[in-house]
Amino acid sequence: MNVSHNIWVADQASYEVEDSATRLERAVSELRYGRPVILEATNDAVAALALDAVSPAEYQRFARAAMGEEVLYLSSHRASRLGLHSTDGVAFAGRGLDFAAASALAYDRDAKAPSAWRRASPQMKMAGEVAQLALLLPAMMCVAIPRHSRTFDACAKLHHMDMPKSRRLAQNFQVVVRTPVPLRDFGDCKFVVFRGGLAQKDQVAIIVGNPDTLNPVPVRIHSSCLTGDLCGSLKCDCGDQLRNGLTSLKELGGGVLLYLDQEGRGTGIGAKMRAYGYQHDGLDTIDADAELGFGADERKYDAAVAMLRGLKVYSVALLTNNPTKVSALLAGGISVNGRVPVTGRITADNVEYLRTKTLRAGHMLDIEVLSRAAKELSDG
Ligand SMILES: Nc1nc2c(ncn2[C@@H]2O[C@H](COP(=O)(O)OP(=O)(O)OP(=O)(O)O)[C@@H](O)[C@H]2O)c(=O)[nH]1
Ligand SMILES: [Zn+2]
Repeated sequence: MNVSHNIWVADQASYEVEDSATRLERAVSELRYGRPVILEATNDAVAALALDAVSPAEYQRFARAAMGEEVLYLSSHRASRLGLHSTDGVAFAGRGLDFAAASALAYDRDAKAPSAWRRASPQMKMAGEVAQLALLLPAMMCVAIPRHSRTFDACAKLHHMDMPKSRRLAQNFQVVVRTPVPLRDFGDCKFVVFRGGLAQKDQVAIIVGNPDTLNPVPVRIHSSCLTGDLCGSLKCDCGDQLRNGLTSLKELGGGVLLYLDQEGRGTGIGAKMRAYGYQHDGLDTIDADAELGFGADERKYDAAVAMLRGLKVYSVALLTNNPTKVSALLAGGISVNGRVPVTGRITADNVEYLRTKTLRAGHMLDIEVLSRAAKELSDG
């Protein structure tokens, strides 16, 4: 098995490891460790540091290296929560912003934006995208590197074409292992572990029974939810959907559940828990994510498409209420020959979450039922 698609023997003596995906994965890792990375374009270069991954001392060190020329980049989603509108995101002068002030501007609810700001450059926007791949908030300290400066020479470098070039590897997955696991409520299942994508993560397909791949296969694509799936959190419907989905696959004569490592709609457990803090203050899930700089749904489904292909499943009946999952499979060349709704219990804690999914994210849930339930729950 060869899962190291980006490392190959260039000659007898050495490994060649310099390619777009390798540079991207190194940059992701560097940001997580609180080190700056360089984003190179044809004529200029920017050094970027993830605010979410540094201490005040590291922040100061970057500001000193940038000689006061640094800016704070915030995504378009965060900008609009601050009342500023720019599809590329915004940049504020870093001079005079200490760590606490920059952090407040990046994700505090009641922050006020300075009146002076400019539209972010493509490199700043890309820096935010790299931070998101690193499961960090897209809030970056950035500085243009003067032409002859050697200050940031030791930092990992990323070319502006590395991101688009790497995307094609997002569907590069290989099977690591396939093994039977009997499940108490769902009978004989097989777990198939795939490895790959941009971050070489392991993703799991659970095959329930013996699905017939000559006909549309019942498939549930489920994004991980540690709080709901594992701990029975009442704030969402994920745990119920996971179990009800597996039950439906069994009742439908067999099918596949893809369990995707996409906590918090792709933002990661840290951001999701931060967003919960804002939800406790009354924001809905989408606005809470936007406060942190994220869009309504940051998930990608390249892994799902690759895993279905790897299992030779080209035609599915999809168990979901989420139209984005249907369109993502269609875009990936998988036929969707039917949709089966998957629901969970409506509780006082999750009813607003479900209403937001329906009203703001277009999920195909019955809004009448939800509104009635919300009223009954509030009437006691
Ligand atoms: N950011 C954020 N993510 C959440 C919140 N509650 C649940 N999630 C995440 O939402 C995702 C839900 O996944 P799914 O149940 O597969 O997807 P869905 O979009 O509800 O679509 P279907 O269940 O297929 O109808 C998981 O990644 C959860 O971790 C929340 O309050 N904020
Ligand atoms: Zn959940």
